[in-house]
Amino acid sequence: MNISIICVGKLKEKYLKQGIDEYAKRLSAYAKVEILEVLDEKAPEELSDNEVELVKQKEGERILAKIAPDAYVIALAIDGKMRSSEEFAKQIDQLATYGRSKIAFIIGGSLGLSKQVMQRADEALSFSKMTFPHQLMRLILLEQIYRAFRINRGEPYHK
Ligand SMILES: C[S@@+](CC[C@H](N)C(=O)[O-])C[C@H]1O[C@@H](n2cnc3c(N)ncnc32)[C@H](O)[C@@H]1O
Repeated sequence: MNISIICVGKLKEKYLKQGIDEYAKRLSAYAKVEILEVLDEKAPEELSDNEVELVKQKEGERILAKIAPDAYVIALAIDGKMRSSEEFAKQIDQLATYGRSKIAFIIGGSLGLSKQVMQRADEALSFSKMTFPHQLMRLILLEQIYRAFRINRGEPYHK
């Protein structure tokens, strides 16, 4: 299985980088994983609604350019569908069974994802109603993908 995680901006925090590298290494036993970073759009703190849309659109174009045409796209979004870890594991297993071996997960920048990216997505996945920083989201997502493979293989994992 080929898994791409497409995210906005360069990872800055060392402690997150260490965690992400660790889970990427663990996951490499189960799947080919690549983390693709796209440039974030520099923007001031105060933005009008139009300016917010413009930032999301520009970042969105860069994200769309990274998605393989045959990838099953899962966009991470607060208002997306919530799943248990077991349901998520089953979904990954089913995608593989039906020949969808390329999955692209998309994590938005600090302002979120553009309409165009959401339209390309096959589904929107929520990790809760809370807002997580996008860089931390990478680590949480990698851990859940790793957990999913462990569940699917019937291997022990911390409950
Ligand atoms: C700081 S959040 C963006 C917040 C923005 N106001 C929004 O509503 O999308 C950055 C990115 O992290 C991801 N994210 C943050 N919290 C999430 C959650 N609870 N579930 C799923 N994705 C989340 C999403 O991809 C989001 O675009």
